[in-house]
Amino acid sequence: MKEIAGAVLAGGESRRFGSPKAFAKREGTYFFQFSVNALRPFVQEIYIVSHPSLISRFRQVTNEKILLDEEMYRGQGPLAGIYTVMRRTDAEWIFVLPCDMPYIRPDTVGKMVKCIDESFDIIASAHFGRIQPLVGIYNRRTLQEIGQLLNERNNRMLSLFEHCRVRYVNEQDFFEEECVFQNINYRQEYDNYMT
Ligand SMILES: Nc1nc2c(ncn2[C@@H]2O[C@H](COP(=O)(O)OP(=O)(O)OP(=O)(O)O)[C@@H](O)[C@H]2O)c(=O)[nH]1
Ligand SMILES: [Mg+2]
Repeated sequence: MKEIAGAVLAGGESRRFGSPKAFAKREGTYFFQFSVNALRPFVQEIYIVSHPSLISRFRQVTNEKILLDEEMYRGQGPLAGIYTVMRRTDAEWIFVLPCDMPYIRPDTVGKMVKCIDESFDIIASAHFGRIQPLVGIYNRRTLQEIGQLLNERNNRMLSLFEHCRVRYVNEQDFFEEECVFQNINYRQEYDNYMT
């Protein structure tokens, strides 16, 4: 198996949530930590990619490597985070997770990793009919295309998918409970799922 790096995307503004989602908690554990823990057994290195206002907060609570989105693309969303990690690592594959999926678990990451196929550029979850670009494994050969989209100010993950060979994995590849892919955008969702 080629080398895999883990990327936890935490550079969003949490506007809908109202406070930084990475630091919301489920059963006493920060949301971002669930993503870190899920990646840990399967990757050789982990990067949290965030923005300047959260750096000191991360440093207080974790020893993981923390990156800032490359300045030129700051504010351009998840693609900017993936780009930043790809520029930093020379791992062949980057396993991307968001920082707001508090039911994600190592088992899910392990099953996704088993689906890595060199004849594809991206392996992405499409469980339950929902494409989840942020639960995906990106080959570093997508770097150039990502850079081009960001230069064009096209920040859509799905634009990248249109230009790449994507292997979508779903419940036929492996079963997963639906809640595993639940991300939290609104305080109301937090209240529904967490309490
Ligand atoms: N590194 C990086 N991560 C991002 C960026 N924008 C969003 N993300 C992350 O991508 C994931 C999904 O994004 P959203 O669900 O939209 O989260 P968000 O942007 O913080 O929240 P909203 O402001 O409500 O859209 C979250 O883990 C975000 O932290 C970005 O510009 N850079
Ligand atoms: Mg957003």
